[in-house]
Amino acid sequence: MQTTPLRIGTRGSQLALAQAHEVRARLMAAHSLPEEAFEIVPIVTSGDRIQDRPLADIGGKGLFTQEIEEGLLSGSLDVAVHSSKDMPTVLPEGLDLTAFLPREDTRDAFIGRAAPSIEALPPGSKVGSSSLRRQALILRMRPDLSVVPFRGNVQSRMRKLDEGQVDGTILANAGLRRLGMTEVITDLMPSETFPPAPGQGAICVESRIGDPRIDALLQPIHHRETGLALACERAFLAALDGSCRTPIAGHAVVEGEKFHFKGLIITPDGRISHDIAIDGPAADAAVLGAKAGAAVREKAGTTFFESWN
Ligand SMILES: NCc1[nH]cc(CCC(=O)O)c1CC(=O)O
Repeated sequence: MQTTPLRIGTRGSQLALAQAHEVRARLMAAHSLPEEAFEIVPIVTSGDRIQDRPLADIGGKGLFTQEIEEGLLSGSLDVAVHSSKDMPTVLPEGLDLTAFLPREDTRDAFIGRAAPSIEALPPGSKVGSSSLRRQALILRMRPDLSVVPFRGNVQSRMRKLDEGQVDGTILANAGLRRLGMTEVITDLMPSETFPPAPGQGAICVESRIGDPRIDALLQPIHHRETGLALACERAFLAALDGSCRTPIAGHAVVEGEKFHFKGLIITPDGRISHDIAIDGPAADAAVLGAKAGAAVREKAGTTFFESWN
């Protein structure tokens, strides 16, 4: 057994720390190791420092992982824990998502003040969300609502709701569950009408490719079905977008040797959408995810992507 603790890199938010603690707990249980065998290392990323502009404008998802990935590559970290939803489809050379924990619920949750659900909001109400996918899906349901930018951690968002800055907001059920905050939820959005982002609800572990010691450590905590579902969803995303400027939903469910996937792209105003559903053998999840992405791209045509970018 190693003598120095295994260093687990993570962002410093409460949600990120909860995720890192969950990975540590699973590693401790899988290897009968004490807590001291692991060190959780919180890292402030560029994305955490820049709070006032939309993600897509400041350089996209990579800003939330850059400093952590530098730590993996330099050897100052052994593994990194992330929300899969936040991970770019292209990772730095030498790194990969090497383990996925069993997935949490993938649905979005509505937290309403003026009303308990999107449907019941008074005309013209304000919903806070900086997610293009959530904005588009909200406007598809209720074109009369206004969606306003809303960033920050869960606690600061709750304060803005209490202050009446917005009438409601949407957060991932998975994150609220991990924070023990599900009591704030006033409605759960059905996946059929409000499909989740690719990766939503899945915690992943990133590590150096070809590090047998780390691979052996992670192998027992890896959840096969979640890994295959994520391979499909990430391939779908990669085939459609790298910019974070296209609202994209995608959700794969793997059951034994079979899987099912539903994907959607939608204009930010919610008016035009193109969707796809596919079934297939679980082993083909990644290939079929890429195929689904190409098929949706074809259906939409280039004008779809040019209509607002
Ligand atoms: N971009 C922030 C982010 N990344 C992952 C989650 C939720 C947890 C998850 O999907 O696993 C959240 C917050 C949210 O969307 O409410």
